[in-house]
Amino acid sequence: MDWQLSDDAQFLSAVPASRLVDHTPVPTTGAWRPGDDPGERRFARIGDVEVEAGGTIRGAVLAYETWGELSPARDNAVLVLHALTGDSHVRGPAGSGHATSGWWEEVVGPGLAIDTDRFHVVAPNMLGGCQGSTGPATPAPDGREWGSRFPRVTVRDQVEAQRRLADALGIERWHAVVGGSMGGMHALEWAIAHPDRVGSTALLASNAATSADQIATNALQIEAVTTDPGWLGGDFYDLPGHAGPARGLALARRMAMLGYRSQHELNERFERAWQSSVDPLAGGRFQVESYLDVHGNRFVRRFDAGSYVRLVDAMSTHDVGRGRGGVEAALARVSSPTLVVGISSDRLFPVADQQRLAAGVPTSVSGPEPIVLESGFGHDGFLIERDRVADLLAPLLG
Ligand SMILES: CC(=O)SCCNC(=O)CCNC(=O)[C@H](O)C(C)(C)COP(=O)(O)OP(=O)(O)OC[C@H]1O[C@@H](n2cnc3c(N)ncnc32)[C@H](O)[C@@H]1OP(=O)(O)O
Ligand SMILES: N[C@@H](CCO)C(=O)O
Repeated sequence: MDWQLSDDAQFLSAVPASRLVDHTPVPTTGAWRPGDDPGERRFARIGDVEVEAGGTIRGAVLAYETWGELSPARDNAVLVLHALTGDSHVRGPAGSGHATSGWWEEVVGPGLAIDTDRFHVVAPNMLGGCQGSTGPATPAPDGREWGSRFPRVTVRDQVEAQRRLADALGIERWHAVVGGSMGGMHALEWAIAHPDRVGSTALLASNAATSADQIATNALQIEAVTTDPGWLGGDFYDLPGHAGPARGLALARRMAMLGYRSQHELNERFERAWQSSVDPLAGGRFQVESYLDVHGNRFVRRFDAGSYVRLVDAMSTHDVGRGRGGVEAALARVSSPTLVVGISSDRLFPVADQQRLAAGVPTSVSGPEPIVLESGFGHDGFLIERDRVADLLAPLLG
């Protein structure tokens, strides 16, 4: 059956690709000051970033949000790192002007596990992203979007950008660094590359080195985007009437959703149900197809295809052992108490990945085995089972 265009996707043809990303002008940035609005997005100029694979991102900027007061000793800061297509909007506090709620409302906030009455929470949007940080859709110094000129970035480059943000904010040492999925890759890289700057670490549904199985699914998604005729080699921005590789990006998201949710959940939730009264054999659709369409189409409206390709590629090249004598040698460098959590039904980052982490990190708080969250929601469990994730994080944060 042909790909179904929902009303959402038809609307897209009228939206120039560059409008899908955030081009908020960059205001002057300084360290946090008492009275700064919680949850107000701010921007740090982090200078020219020379990336591992070669190339320089000139005049890079990281967008970030903060909640809670930074103590006079600057020793209560917690770094919260988002996953592949997340952003800095961890929560949407009353009075901040945000219409939408954040992705970890039940985890970060007053009196919650990451208690904003006690901690100063910093959440950046990763380098290469499209929610305020410099990425392919951002204008380069010459005023044109970076597009295909935006270099390949790695998890290490992204952590280097975060290190510069920490310096800009005057935070010498994080009380904790917390991340899920790709955010967990960043958290682990912090603990390995900057052990003296990390008080404790939480790695949720993450890994030490991306496996062949994960690289394979990433490669197919990149191919789905870059073989869309609208990709134009990555230089599809601001062309009149051109929506960019919307169909390829939606297809990539639909593929990705299969890894984010478990077989059991999809089977239980949708069974073989039809989306309408029309039998799929007679041209109707199964409910699960409609579900994937909705998520694919929605995604295209909020995410830049150029960023997607660069960030998925960054996940594929993730290997903490590169140049460090292998994964186990790198994990042995971690010296902060580290919480390793896997999700029982995760088919994308299976529990074996977290077993390798827990076995290799000498300071794993659960010893050589990870904590396994029994959940049917699959990989996205760390975004869905928020109360249970909060219960696991609370002891680590003290
Ligand atoms: C740290 C970070 O990564 S932050 C970024 C994470 N966020 C994202 O990835 C955004 C995309 N969203 C998601 O992936 C998910 O919504 C999650 C993981 C955040 C939460 O999952 P859930 O609450 O279980 O949402 P779920 O995947 O079931 O989707 C629900 C939507 O599917 C729709 N849906 C369900 N069945 C169907 C169907 N048969 N046909 C069409 N749509 C359907 C529902 O109507 C609902 O839409 P609504 O949001 O307008 O109410
Ligand atoms: N739903 C998450 C899963 C990746 O870990 C995201 O898109 O960021």
